[in-house]
Amino acid sequence: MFTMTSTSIAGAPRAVGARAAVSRKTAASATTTTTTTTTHRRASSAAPATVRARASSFNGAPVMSISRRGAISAKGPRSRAPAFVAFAAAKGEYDYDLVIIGAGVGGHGAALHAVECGLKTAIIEGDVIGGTCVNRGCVPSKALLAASGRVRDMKNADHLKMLGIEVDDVRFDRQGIADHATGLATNIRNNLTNSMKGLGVDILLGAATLRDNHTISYSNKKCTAKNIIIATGSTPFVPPGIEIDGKTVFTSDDALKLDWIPPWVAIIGSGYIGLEFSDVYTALGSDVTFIEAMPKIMPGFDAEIGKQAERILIQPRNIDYVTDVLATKVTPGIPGEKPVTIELSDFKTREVVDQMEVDACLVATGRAPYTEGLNLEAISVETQRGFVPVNEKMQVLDKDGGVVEGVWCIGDANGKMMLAHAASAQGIAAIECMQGRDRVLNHNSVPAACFTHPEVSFVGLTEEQARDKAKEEGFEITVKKTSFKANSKALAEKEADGMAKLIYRSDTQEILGMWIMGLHAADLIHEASNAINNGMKATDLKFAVHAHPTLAEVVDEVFKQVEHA
Ligand SMILES: Cc1cc2nc3c(=O)[nH]c(=O)nc-3n(C[C@H](O)[C@H](O)[C@H](O)COP(=O)(O)OP(=O)(O)OC[C@H]3O[C@@H](n4cnc5c(N)ncnc54)[C@H](O)[C@@H]3O)c2cc1C
Ligand SMILES: NC(=O)c1ccc[n+]([C@@H]2O[C@H](COP(=O)([O-])OP(=O)(O)OC[C@H]3O[C@@H](n4cnc5c(N)ncnc54)[C@H](O)[C@@H]3O)[C@@H](O)[C@H]2O)c1
Repeated sequence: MFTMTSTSIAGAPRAVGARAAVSRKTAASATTTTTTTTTHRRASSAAPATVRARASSFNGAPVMSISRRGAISAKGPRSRAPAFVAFAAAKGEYDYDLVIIGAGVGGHGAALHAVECGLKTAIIEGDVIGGTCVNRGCVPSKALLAASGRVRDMKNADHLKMLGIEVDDVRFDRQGIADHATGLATNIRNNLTNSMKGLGVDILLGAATLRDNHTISYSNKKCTAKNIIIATGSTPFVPPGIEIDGKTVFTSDDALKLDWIPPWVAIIGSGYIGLEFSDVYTALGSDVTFIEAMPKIMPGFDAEIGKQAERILIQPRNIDYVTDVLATKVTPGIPGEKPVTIELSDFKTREVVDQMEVDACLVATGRAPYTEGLNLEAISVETQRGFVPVNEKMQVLDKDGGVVEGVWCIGDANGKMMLAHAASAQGIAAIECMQGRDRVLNHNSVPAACFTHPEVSFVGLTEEQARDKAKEEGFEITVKKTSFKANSKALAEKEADGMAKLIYRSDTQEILGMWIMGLHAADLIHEASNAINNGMKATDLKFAVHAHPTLAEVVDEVFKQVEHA
């Protein structure tokens, strides 16, 4: 550990806990710090797990019923392939009806649905099956959150005392937690692989390159397909000036390995990755400083939910933050010997305003689409900020905006919504459209969640976005809210912090958005997302019945407040 030589980023004194005995130098003059927010110091599927696919292989093997967890059972002869589809592969025109490039969750979801529809399908993977979500994303991060969440709970003596529990000497094994994350990733990767093999999806290994809109080469081999889905995902975006060494300055790829628990971690970016890792790190004893370019932390959240999140997830923890600043230069250190240095610049003027020294720095500044080596020029496609342009059916568009016949793009590579379940849902929608059933995905119905303790979830618009839309289009909105405070289940757990809000059009009762922050919020959002997907109105939810005592009664309480049309 290093010795503290200075105070806060914005020049305000920073209380230094034993764990934060790390030097933190204010390099730039105090006058240049006025644009930064004063630091706050502590007051003290995996992818969708059970999607089922029913299908048979082309050689008439029995129908398999496969969950994403990989349990496979024979179900008798298949009858689901729509009779009207004349399969190109069966007619010998192409090797496959469908070839998917990239075996992440998007590619996997598409493959399962393609087989269900009777398409002869291959998937080409250039690295490891499972892609980001399984190997470097959702799955290992949720394992870390689960284990570190338990540590936080068991160390919270006040909370445990309220439940009549006393626990002495809570210890954890860092490597044990890290192993849990890698073990889970391996397990789910195997399940994914087995589920595709079991259904008769050909798994081809190698980096794929497009030759034309029906031909792909990989590993010195070639295959043809009537349709091609690009599902090549994304990689961490690292802003210029930031040097990654994978040990002291790292992205989520390395952070997930939990090689060490730095006493003081600066996290650049307070989006999903930043927030979830702040939850893990603070539970395991680190101090965290957020560096955020936008005027407020958690800038993507509904403002009211953001305030709650700050009260519940930031203020009581060893977390402080600076906003309106960019990390413009980050130089790695040596653990225990040399600090990581971070140069901060004003977001608007780009003037250097400060410098800080920490033990480690997690760069969580978004993700960049991965299309390297695809040879998109062969199909006259120009990426837009790196993303593959698509229409609402996920058909790839060429540089003139025309549809490239037979080529589709789903998931992070098209940038519509960088979430695992969105990638998978886009894959399913693309396959439906391929077969003439125009089932386009309503992205407004796709829920999202941040798996902090407690969780934050939402679907649709923030209240601010809804108000802007209402103003623009000339309608009124209604917002109904409730808290977790009176919920029996939450009170039984002594975890009644949080709120839920529903936003809908006052005239048509169209549901515009729902936000939940509180215990198991990620599981509670689906009622609203399914309602949006099914075109239900807010009044349709009013009379739904929810079991007692459940957390679902929190959403019940909001729905009950909906005014009659
Ligand atoms: C730390 C972290 C946590 C996350 N947590 C969540 C979460 O809780 N919930 C959630 O919904 N989302 C989460 N995400 C986002 C989620 O992981 C992605 O949205 C999702 O993985 C995108 O899936 P995809 O199939 O589009 O791409 P990927 O999963 O990235 O898969 C793309 C695959 O294509 C392969 N590939 C690329 N190019 C080629 C080529 N030329 N030839 C052959 N193969 C190729 C790659 O090797 C890779 O396997 C998280 C992300 C991160 C980084
Ligand atoms: N629970 C989940 O669903 C989950 C979890 C993790 C990741 N993800 C996905 O992964 C993607 C990447 O996550 P993320 O958190 O990296 O991105 P993000 O887009 O959610 O947040 C990035 C944050 O970094 C800030 N930023 C960018 N450059 C900066 C700079 N130079 N200095 C300071 N701040 C800067 C941005 O203002 C933003 O607030 C997301 O799009 C998300 O969809 C989802």
